[in-house]
Amino acid sequence: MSAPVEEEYEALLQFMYMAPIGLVQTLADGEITMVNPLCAQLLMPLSPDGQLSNLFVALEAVMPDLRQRVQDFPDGHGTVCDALQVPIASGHAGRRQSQVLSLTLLKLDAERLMAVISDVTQSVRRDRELRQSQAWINTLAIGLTDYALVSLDPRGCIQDWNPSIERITGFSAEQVSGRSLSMFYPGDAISEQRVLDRLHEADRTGWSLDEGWCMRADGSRYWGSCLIAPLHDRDECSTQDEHAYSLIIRDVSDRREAAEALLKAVSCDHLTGLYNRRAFFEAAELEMQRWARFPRPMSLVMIDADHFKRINDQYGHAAGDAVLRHLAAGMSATFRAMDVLARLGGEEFVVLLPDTTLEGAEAVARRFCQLIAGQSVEVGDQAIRYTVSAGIATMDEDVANIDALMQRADEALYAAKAGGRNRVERWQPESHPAIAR
Ligand SMILES: Nc1nc2c(ncn2[C@@H]2O[C@H](COP(=O)(O)OP(=O)(O)OP(=O)(O)O)[C@@H](O)[C@H]2O)c(=O)[nH]1
Repeated sequence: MSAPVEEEYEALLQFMYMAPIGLVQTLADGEITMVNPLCAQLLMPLSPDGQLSNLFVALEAVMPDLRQRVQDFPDGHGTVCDALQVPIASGHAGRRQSQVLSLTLLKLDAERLMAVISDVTQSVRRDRELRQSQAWINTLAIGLTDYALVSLDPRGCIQDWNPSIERITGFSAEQVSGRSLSMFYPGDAISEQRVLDRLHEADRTGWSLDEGWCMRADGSRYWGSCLIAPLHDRDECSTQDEHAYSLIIRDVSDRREAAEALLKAVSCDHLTGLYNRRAFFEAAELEMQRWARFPRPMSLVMIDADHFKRINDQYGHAAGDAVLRHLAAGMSATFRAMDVLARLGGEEFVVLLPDTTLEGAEAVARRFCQLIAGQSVEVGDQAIRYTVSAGIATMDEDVANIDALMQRADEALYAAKAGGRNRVERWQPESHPAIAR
């Protein structure tokens, strides 16, 4: 060998010696001609005779067919086996935990073999643990019967779900695919904008939890707890399209029922079934908080029956009560499920309309006035006709709280009464400079 070649050979030997993976070179019959220390360390405990002279003998207990594989290998050179995982039985050679070696065997030529051996126990264990966790999660997801697990795309549309979706919501997999999560709510109870607000809230705080009436495919209602959580941090995602959320819907009607009876007793107006004053202020406070987080148009309508004293005087108090019930039923039929309807007392009613402009509120209030004016209330053999007036105000940054908004709507209602009743008036800033600030 010439000097440079000899030097190169020396460098190669040194590399093989120091390499951080196990390397062993053998003859075709497995006789070891070179083995680096790491490989010796891995093979020695396997060797039946405590010697390390033949690779096939050393691996006999764990890979009895290795010699045959080499003999059967048809080509002059090539890969006999590639990253083959070789489990070493637990307890073998005093080991307490099972170990896994990775073996790559190369046929260099007719005479020589080269094996690369490494200990992959940790990565195999991690991989197994990962797969096991995945299997557990899948089992849980399939086995959970009172939760519907749904994944949502960045717009809140349904991408994936667990089989409980049908049991809880009554919707089949085909019916929910690609639809907005608002489909789980009754009618117009949640707007698409509110869906996006909830996703943004989940992004900001890590989750968004809401309880409320949900609707099954057959139209029946249940009290649902809906938790939305982002599947990744925003900055983990490279594109907007990859961002996704998980939604967990749980039917908590049972829990709700007991609380509901109590809540109804304290929050419902006994005559009309609408929210009472106290419940209105609680619900309105929540809407005001939402408005502070996501300022969107929000309006309020104050409604008052016209000349109601005359109805009482003419037809009696019971007839007056029937008129109030009729008025409340008309409100329920006219306004949306997401609006907050209440009787504040006497013949005075209020509606808070989230996601609604002044113009939108005015249109629906006018429709309501016309509905009432066009109907009569049958009490005994009497057909009582009556009208209502309404005042409207909308939320802006100058409105400090719900009382201030109600005061504006009240002033507009006063204007409607002064203007002849059976009409709708908006709050006018110029005519109320003190509140316009
Ligand atoms: N039947 C009945 N009457 C009520 C109830 N609560 C308040 N009232 C009556 O509602 C009437 C309200 O009269 P007013 O406040 O003078 O108003 P109005 O007659 O409607 O006149 P305008 O509002 O100016 O059109 C009073 O006579 C109250 O006694 C109730 O629960 N049932």
